[in-house]
Amino acid sequence: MQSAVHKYPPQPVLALPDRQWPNRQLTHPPIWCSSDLRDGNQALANPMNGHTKLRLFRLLVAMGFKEIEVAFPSASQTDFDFVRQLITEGEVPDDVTLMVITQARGELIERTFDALQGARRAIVHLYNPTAPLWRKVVYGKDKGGILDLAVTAAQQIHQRASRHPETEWVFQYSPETFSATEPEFARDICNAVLDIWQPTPQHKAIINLPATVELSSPNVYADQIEWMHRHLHGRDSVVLSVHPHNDRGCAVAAAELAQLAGAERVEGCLFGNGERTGNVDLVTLAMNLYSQGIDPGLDFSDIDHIRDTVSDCIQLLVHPRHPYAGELVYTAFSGSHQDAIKKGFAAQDREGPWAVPYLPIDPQDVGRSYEAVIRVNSQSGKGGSAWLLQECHGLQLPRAWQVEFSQTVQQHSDHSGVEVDSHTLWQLFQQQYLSAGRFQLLGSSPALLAGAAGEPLLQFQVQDGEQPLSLSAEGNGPLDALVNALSRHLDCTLDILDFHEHARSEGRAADAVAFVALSVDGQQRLGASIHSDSLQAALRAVFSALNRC
Ligand SMILES: CC(=O)SCCNC(=O)CCNC(=O)[C@H](O)C(C)(C)COP(=O)(O)OP(=O)(O)OC[C@H]1O[C@@H](n2cnc3c(N)ncnc32)[C@H](O)[C@@H]1OP(=O)(O)O
Ligand SMILES: CC(C)C(=O)C(=O)O
Repeated sequence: MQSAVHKYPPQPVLALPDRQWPNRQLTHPPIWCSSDLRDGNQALANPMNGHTKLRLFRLLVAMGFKEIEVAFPSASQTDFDFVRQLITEGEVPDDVTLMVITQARGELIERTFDALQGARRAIVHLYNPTAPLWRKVVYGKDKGGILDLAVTAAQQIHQRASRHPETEWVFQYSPETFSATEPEFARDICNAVLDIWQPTPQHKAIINLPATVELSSPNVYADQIEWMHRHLHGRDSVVLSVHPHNDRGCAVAAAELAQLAGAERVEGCLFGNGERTGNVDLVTLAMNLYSQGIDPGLDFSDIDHIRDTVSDCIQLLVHPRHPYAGELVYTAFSGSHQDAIKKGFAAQDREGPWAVPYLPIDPQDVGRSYEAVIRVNSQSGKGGSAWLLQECHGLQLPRAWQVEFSQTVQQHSDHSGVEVDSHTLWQLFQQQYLSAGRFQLLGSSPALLAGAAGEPLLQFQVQDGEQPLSLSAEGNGPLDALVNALSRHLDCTLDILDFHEHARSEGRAADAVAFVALSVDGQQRLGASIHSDSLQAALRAVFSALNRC
């Protein structure tokens, strides 16, 4: 195949050698503007109906958005009616401002104002493309013609708004295709619009600078924003806003650098819905701030609900690996990650800063449980199965048991080729340590008899294969006595090498779990047992080990 790369000239780069943004840090959230119901909606094969739009609007309000672009009222009756519904049915809380968009066309502007009648406060968003390609190919106009288009529409908006002083009007202008526009022309057209609107520091206008199509790396966009930030008329009367798209996959970075460069407001959509590769993803942007200790002012405490509602409304899935919200983003399958996460959870100071390896935020902050943090397959190590047994079954496997049991799990998952869920893990554990074998403890004497050496003498009722036996032996405790009795019966050397016991977990406090490492003629055997009585659990763990010879 012959390369067609010559078709793509590089984008021009703005010279800004004294740029300030690289030395800055984000310290506070931007003003968020959700465009889910407009830019997100216009990108759907089946645009939302009024009912679905209302559902999404309510979600956005509940999340804490204060500026919501709700419609392109002149585009369709559905959009027009939706704006009317929000206003007439009192759906808009006092601290939330509706925004609607219009092209720079007289009849569309009229219709837009009709839709907004009776609004308490509204942002009227005017846009027209400004880049050379659009000027030439789409409009057949020179710079002067495009400037006239914007100025005429800005005047009409100003006049129409002045007829309705009952509404608090905010004007927004977007030089669509800004990032592909010569900076001087972008500056001139924005300043011409501002000169008509005459905003003040008390009553600002919004200048929104879109990367309508993302054409270059985020640093180039940041330079463009910083340049405009320096060159706008009456900067303190302007809210500088950005609207990045994600064609190169860098919209989040572009929005972040643009804020360093002077942007105070960001427009985007939840989970990055929008034209082509989407708008900037407001969830990622906001959660990026959160993960740096900056409150984004948006509520993500039930991120799955947000994801599922959005998915349902726009009929698009959110990828399982989507930052912060994907089904799998707090889950580790791989052994070394699981090991580190497990240790991290154990070391995490409840009051201290979050410091769990591989987990940039605490999943519980977004309403996720710890259960799904670790899942087990053939890529997993001992920490993974140990974690699941602990979380789902209340077992705290000591290290040697973790090592041994993980081999069983590894063999199983290698063979099955699929994930091992906690139920299967539990079955494997039962098969390995808890299932019946040659030896079984039927009972032990509760009364301690004095032996010849003055040590307590214990009696045990034992099943050895088909044969029931009564064994007795002295020992410095019940375990020692049992091992002595079994050594004598089997004529071999038995020693307890290691012993652990714990209550199973809070909810099942009655159950004790015992782990015994037994040396059988010098060979180590690991056993485990669960019983409501802790002594019985310990004694049965010896039989579990013996049965594994
Ligand atoms: C980057 C963005 O997201 S911008 C927002 C884009 N969103 C949408 O387009 C969704 C809603 N839009 C619509 O439903 C339709 O475009 C409508 C109803 C608003 C208008 O429909 P139509 O009148 O049929 O016009 P159409 O959409 O084909 O627009 C093309 C005409 O509008 C002009 N136009 C397009 N955008 C603008 C603008 N912002 N300002 C002024 N004129 C514009 C074009 O130059 C063209 O003019 P021409 O007919 O003289 O060649
Ligand atoms: C109208 C503008 C803000 C827009 O949606 C874009 O350029 O993508």
